[in-house]
Amino acid sequence: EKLQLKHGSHRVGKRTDAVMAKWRGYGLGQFIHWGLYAIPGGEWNGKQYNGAAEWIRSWNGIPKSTYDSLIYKFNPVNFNAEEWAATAKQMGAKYVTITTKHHDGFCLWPSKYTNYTVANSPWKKDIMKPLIDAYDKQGIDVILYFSVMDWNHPGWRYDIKTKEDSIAFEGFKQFTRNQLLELLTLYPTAKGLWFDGTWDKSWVKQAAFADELETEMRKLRPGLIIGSRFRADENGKRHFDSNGVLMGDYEQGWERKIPNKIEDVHGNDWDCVMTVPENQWGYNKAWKGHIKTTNELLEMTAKCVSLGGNFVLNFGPQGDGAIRKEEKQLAAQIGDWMKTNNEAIYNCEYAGLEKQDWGYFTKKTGSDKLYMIVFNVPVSGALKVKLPANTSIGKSYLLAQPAQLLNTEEISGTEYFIHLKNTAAGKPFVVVLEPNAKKGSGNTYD
Ligand SMILES: C[C@@H]1N[C@@H](c2cn(-c3ccccc3)nn2)[C@H](O)[C@@H]1O
Repeated sequence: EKLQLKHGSHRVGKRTDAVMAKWRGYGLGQFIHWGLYAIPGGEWNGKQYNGAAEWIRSWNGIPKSTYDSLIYKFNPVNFNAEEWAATAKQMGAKYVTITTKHHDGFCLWPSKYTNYTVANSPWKKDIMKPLIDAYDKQGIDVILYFSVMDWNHPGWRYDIKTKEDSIAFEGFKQFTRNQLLELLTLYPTAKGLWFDGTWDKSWVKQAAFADELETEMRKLRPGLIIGSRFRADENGKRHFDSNGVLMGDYEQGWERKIPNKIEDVHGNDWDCVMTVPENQWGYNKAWKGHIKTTNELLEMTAKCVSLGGNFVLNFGPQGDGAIRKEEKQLAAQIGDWMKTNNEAIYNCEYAGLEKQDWGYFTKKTGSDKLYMIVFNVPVSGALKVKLPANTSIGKSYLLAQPAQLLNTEEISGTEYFIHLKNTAAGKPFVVVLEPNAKKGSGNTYD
């Protein structure tokens, strides 16, 4: 039976308001990881750092104070907010999640609660404001990434063991609250918060404080979208409270991984954040290992939308503020595909149909229109579809050639083949399936 929780989830099931409905329909997003770590770019004194580039400060090879002095090198002469926003627009991203402060504590906005910000760098100017304005102008909604863990702040603790720890951490908690309220006040058009760095015991022990802070933020910014990684319940449970109910408005756990079946998402909203290399979020000069191809990234996008989530692709701009050419190429190629096929991605949801080998189903929200995003064309050229008993295929056609109806064939009461005319597409394509209610089935789709 249900445990009585004071600081567990305050809502069961998806949010039903318009702001969250818009978020649910984004389909594709861009993540931006940018900060001091982009300056070394995974390399120090000519030696490669084997971990994630944005974690280079934790590398034994570099004294922490030496890394921290990178603030005096932050002068991104090629930073161009409009260019970043235009790249996201070209890709077809509907939202962007931007690092305001990563684990190293360097703030991309002139926070008045610490000196470790752009204001005290050669650059001097706010980075967040021009970025948010540029994305707003492109009609791309902004979500703010915020790392609670802050290696630069003297009050940060991994755990609270002594009286001294607890006094220091009280100061840190106020600092965190001040910065979050500051961000929401300075950037009122930001739609939500994507939290990171909340796994240490010190923060997990702050169930009441974090719960009250979440409530305060929602009051300050009605409609604010807050991820599941912000807080733990009074039993230390994170993302899902002690009753297994999601905390926050969407599940944030899908980091560099994608759910395999609808049961994995427990009826919640969620987004998947993904790196282009195996595990590099900040700029890394040497993109080692497997670099995902455009087709892989399109398939990840289709898979996420087919399971009711959004796919957020990470960009790690260089220390000078320019976006690397490989990422620009990916944005252009993804955008090219989205130009023709975005109807199957935007404002679409889980179709509730059995997954088939050829690819992924999505369904237009508020309609019965189905999309089949095909990655694996069967040698037979026949796409198998299994529909609910009271449904048949009204008509079917390639999204790119709506006038050319495809031949459909009933195999049994619920299974059909859709016969492709051309089986040598060479790149993913979309087949539209407009269902029909079967005679006497009682449902009306008109
Ligand atoms: C969104 C991503 N989350 C950050 C991260 C991931 N991790 C991490 C820490 C321990 C185990 C697995 C992953 N720590 N920080 C990465 O640096 C990036 O910001």
